Amino acid sequence: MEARQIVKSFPGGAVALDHVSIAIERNEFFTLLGPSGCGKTTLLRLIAGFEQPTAGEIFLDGQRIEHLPPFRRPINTVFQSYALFPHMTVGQNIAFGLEMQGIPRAEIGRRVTEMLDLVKLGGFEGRKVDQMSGGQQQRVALARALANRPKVLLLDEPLSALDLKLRKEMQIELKRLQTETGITFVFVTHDQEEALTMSDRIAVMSAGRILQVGAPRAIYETPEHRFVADFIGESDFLPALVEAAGAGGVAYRLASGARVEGPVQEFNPGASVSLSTRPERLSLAAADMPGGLAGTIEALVYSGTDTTFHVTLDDGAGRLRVREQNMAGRPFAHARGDRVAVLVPAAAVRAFRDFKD
Ligand SMILES: Nc1ncnc2c1ncn2[C@@H]1O[C@H](COP(=O)(O)OP(=O)(O)OP(=O)(O)O)[C@@H](O)[C@H]1O
Repeated sequence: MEARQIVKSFPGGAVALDHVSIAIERNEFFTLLGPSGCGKTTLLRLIAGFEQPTAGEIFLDGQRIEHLPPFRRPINTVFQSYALFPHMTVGQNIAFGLEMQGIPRAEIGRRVTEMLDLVKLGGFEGRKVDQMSGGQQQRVALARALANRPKVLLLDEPLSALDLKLRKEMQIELKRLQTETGITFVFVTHDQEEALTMSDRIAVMSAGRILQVGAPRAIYETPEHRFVADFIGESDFLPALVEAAGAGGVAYRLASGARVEGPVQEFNPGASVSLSTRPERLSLAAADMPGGLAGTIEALVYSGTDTTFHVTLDDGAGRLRVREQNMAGRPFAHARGDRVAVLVPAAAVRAFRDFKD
């Protein structure tokens, strides 16, 4: 599935999509990730055919589809609200679309059983939908959407109505369904953890644009925009100047005069940048440790598996969070108010150009 240079503006002037292009592979679990209002749902609705693009083209298997009505596209959608018929049985809900297509009765019966087995609801065929839990209803909605074997399944925040535990279970379940059926899934979420754990690739969106497309690991480890570094996982930013840049890496100078080394990135000496680091990639050492950034622990947040130390660096260099795992039987080495050094390995540093516009 491919979208080329899609623009969508609404009456009144809101531009929901600003020249968006994506190419989604067959059998891929592809996620559109971004904050509320970035245009994810609009893009999904254009692919489904519920909206028309203002400009641009959409292709499926090389054929233009943007002029086709939704029911002529081999694409189904699962909504957050399930959109099931509450007074019908599970079986009737799944059979409904197949009947509309004129598929023979015996074949419909076979498919309903097959779909219920697929979503692990075998035996629930005669149950009324309104007598089922939220998680079960979501499985019925999935079974219904998969029953007519679409080429692409669109999923618009399908798990957001479920509680955390059920959501985690359904994340694994959805991934399994996608692998078993071989159908291309296009999944919309604003939950970055959900995107990282389920997707083959993620497109990160902001304000109607796609900022970066890549595998979860590439998005997390090598964000190409400050927004992406900030939105996915946790990042802290320090203002810095590029001192030297070469084949061996980049040397940065913080506001305090302290020096930090980072991996190779294309910068000119003198450039003003934001250095970003992730809490779990840093560590704490004794205050006089050479090469560390000296500072004071302002706060510490215990969360069971680990503890996050909020460190204010000396001489106005900024603030960093450092996360350390809590080892069994090992007491905290640091307390609030302690003087420490933050160790910043070069591989943990990524810098973004500061734009002054
Ligand atoms: N029918 C419409 N008329 C006017 N503006 C709209 C319409 N639908 C969406 N918009 C605007 O387009 C932008 C993108 O909306 P969209 O629903 O695609 O965002 P989203 O990323 O899916 O957000 P959310 O996660 O909150 O659903 C928003 O600014 C929204 O206000």
